[in-house]
Amino acid sequence: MAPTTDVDPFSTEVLADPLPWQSWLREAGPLVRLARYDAHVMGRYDEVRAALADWQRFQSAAGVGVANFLTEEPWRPPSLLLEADPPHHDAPRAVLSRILGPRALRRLRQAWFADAEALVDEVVSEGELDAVTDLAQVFPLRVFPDAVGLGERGREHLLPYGDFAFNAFGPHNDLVQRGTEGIGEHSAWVGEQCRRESLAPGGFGAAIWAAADRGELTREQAQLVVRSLLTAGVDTTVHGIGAVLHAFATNPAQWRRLRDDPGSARTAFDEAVRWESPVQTFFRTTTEPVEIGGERLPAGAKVMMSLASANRDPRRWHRPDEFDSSRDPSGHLGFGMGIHQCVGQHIARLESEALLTALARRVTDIELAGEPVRHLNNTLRAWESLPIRITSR
Ligand code: HEM
Ligand SMILES: O=C(O)c1ccc(C2CC2)cc1
Repeated sequence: MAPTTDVDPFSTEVLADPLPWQSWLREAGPLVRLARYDAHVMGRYDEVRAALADWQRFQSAAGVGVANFLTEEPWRPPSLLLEADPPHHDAPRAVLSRILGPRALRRLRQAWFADAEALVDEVVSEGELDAVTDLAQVFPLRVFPDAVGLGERGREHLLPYGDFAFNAFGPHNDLVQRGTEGIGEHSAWVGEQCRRESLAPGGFGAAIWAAADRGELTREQAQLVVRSLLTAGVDTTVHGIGAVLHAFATNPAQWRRLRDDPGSARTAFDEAVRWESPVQTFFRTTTEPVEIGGERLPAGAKVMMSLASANRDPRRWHRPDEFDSSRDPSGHLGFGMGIHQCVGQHIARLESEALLTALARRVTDIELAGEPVRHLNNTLRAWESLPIRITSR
């Protein structure tokens, strides 16, 4: 029988500092029953990785949050990627994989590196700044909406829309309740941006609609695939960049290592995604009876996958609680694993590489200049504020 816990993984206490809970979870066993939710949870690397790779027995179509779409109405029409399984998942995934693939990255690289240089030139003379509001939020919101092909107006809806979406994977707690007032307006703006007429030629959005013109997607699918980009593509990179900047500000020797070897920026970002896991958890639902760690789960069982706990499992990682930019972080679960593994991960890596490279060229030292403040979310691990002091060349 799997151990049972009365801990609420979505409580303020756990969201503010999830590490003790994750450590307990890993030691309690391969599978633990969550008494507060009709669900189980996995926190060890091998079991989480195996379940993520096993889409046939651990489906996403019933929703990847607490809510079971087979019995509850989702807050918005389900995603055609995140909340779908093959065969329905296939075409939207194939379209987005190609659009966000190597050709797009080559096209964007030079412009994004130049944009990052310009932003760093703007802020670096400040000496003291907030790495979240002056860098981690500014750079993705400067480059990603342009790459999608959005107009200039209303971009302030993007972060709160994504924040609500990530909260909505959790229970209807205060975090969801507080977002409910504004989500109607944010959703209306996002929905408008998904229309063909709203999207500039040459962007990711127009490319999705061109796929519909070729018959690879229906018009309804095209709108929802654009919505996927706007939901998944902003808050994640903001908090991923916040994580890597916090990691370097609290590990000065590793900043010096990056300065000496700017080419290590990409690996450092992946190590920060492993260490912090900006996306902490996702659920799956069993499609048949499944046995895990001697416990038999029936079909239709909700199982939480703690990516964050798996990313710090000492069974898989040497000194897992250390941010070590010299380690090989490959195999981390911060971008997921299997058929749903993040289709935008290379976009995220390019955004981070551009900003870190520009900073490494100009900033000799980076350190905390005040107490960082957490931004709580049911799914995201994030900073609200990250005061830093930088010394520039
Ligand atoms: C640091 C940044 C990011 C992190 C940590 C992250 C994390 C993840 C994770 C963990 C998944 C798997 C979800 C699951 O298995 O249920 C995922 C899927 C996805 N991500 Fe990312 N992501 C990031 C950036 C992006 C960006 C920039 C985009 C868009 C350009 C994006 C678009 C998507 C989409 C559409 C999916 C669903 C893929 C599918 O179900 O086939 N993500 N992401
Ligand atoms: O397709 C979507 O709407 C979508 C929403 C959120 C994500 C999280 C995992 C980054 C991914 C996809």
